[in-house]
Amino acid sequence: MPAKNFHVRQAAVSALRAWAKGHDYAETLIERHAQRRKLSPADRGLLQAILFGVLRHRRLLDHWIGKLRDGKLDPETRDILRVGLCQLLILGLPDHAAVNETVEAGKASVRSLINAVLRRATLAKKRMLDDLDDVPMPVIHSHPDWLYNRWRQAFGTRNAISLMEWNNLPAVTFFRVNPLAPTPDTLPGNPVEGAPGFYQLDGSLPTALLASGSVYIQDPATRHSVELLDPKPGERILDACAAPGGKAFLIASALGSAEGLVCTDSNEKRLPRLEENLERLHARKAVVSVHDWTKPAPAEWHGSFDGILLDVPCSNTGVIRRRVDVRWRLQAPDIDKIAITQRKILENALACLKPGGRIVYSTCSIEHTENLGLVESFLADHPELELRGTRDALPFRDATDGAFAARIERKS
Ligand SMILES: C[S@@+](CC[C@H](N)C(=O)[O-])C[C@H]1O[C@@H](n2cnc3c(N)ncnc32)[C@H](O)[C@@H]1O
Repeated sequence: MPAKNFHVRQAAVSALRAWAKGHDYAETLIERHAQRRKLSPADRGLLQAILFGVLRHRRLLDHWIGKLRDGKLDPETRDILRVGLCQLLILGLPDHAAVNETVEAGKASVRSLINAVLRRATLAKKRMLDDLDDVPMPVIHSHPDWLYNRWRQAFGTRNAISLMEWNNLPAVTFFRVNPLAPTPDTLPGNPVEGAPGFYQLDGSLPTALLASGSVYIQDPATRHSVELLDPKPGERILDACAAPGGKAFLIASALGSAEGLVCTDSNEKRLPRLEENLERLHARKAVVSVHDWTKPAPAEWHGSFDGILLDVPCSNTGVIRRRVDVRWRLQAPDIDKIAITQRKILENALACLKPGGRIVYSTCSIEHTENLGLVESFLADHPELELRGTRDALPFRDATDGAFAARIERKS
C-alpha cells in the first residue's frame, strides 16, 4: 500500500532543491510548495518543520549521512536522506512513517539506497545521537566554521555555542497591541516584562485580530531603536528603510498618528506590502515613496526631519533563529560589503536632518562591523556629530532577537 503522506516529503525535497539552486527564502518556498501540492494546514506545518529542521541542522545531518554511508551522493539523493534523517533524529517522528514515506518520495532508482540508509539509522539512532563527543561544535550545531570562529572572537566560546543553540530553537512569536486601533477585549498571550504593549503569543493568533490591525506580529527587540528615536507628536519623522513597516508602526504609535511620518524604501516591490500594513494598522496618513539612500536625498528633504530612523539592510545575524537559512547564504566578505552600503545610507540621510534633529541607526545584526564599529568610524569622520546613546540585544544574553541601535545628534 502506498504511504499516505509521501507528498509532504516530496514537497520538502523539491523545496530543498529549489533552495539550493536559487535565492528564495525558506518561508517563500514553503508557501509555494504547499500551494503547488494543495497541502492541508497540518501537512503544511509538517513541511515547514521538515524544511526548517533540515536547514537548521544541515551540517549535523551530513555528518550522520557520512557515518551511515561511504561514497558520493548526487544532490537530490542527499536531500532525500537529509529529509529522512531529520524526521528520525531531529523531529523524533515514528520510524515507520519517516522511513516509508521518505523512501517513496525518491525516484525508483534510489529507493533501495534510501531505504537501506534510513533503516540503518533507525537501528543506530541512540548511538548516533549520543556519540557526538569528538564532533566539532559548528558541526553539532550546524553553523559555518567562519561564523562560529567570528562569534568566538567577538563573544567568547561559551557565548558562541549558546548563540548557535539559540539559533536552532523554534522561534517564539510575539505581537504588539496597536494603540491606534480599538483595544481587543481579550488577547491570546502574556505581556512581555519590560516591553510595554508586547505579548508572547499563546496558541494561535486569531486572523480577525490581525486583519483589523489591532495587533501586529513583532519581536520586542524591535522596540529599542524606536524608543531611542523617541518620536513626539507633531514631529516630522523619516523612516528611511521602512518596508514592511514594523518600526513605522511603532513610530506612528509614538506620534499618536502617522501624520508627519515619511516612509521610504529602495525596493519598489516591497512598497505595496508596506502600504497595506500601514493602512491596516491605522497609520494611513504616512507618506510612502521609493528612494535609494545610497544616492543623495532629493533637495526638498534636506534639513526637513526632526528624527530619522535608519533601520538599514544588514547581515541579519541577530535573527538567524527566524531566518533559518541566513547562516548558509551569508559569506564572510558580505559583512564588509554590507557595511559599505550602511555607511552610504548614513551619509546621505544626514543631510535631511533639521538643526537639533537626531538619527537612530539600527540593525538586526550582532556584528561589531555593522554596529558600533560602523557608527564610531562614521563619527570619526564627522566631528560635528556625537553619540547620544546605544541599545543592543544579544540572543545569548537577553533571550530575544539580536538588535543594535545608536542615536546620533549634532553637537550643540
Ligand atoms: C531591515 S529591513 C527594514 C525593516 C523595517 N524597518 C521594519 O521594521 O519592518 C531593511 C529595508 O531596507 C531596504 N533597503 C535596502 N537598501 C536600501 C537603500 N539603499 N535605501 C533604502 N532602503 C533600502 C530593504 O528593501 C528593506 O526593506
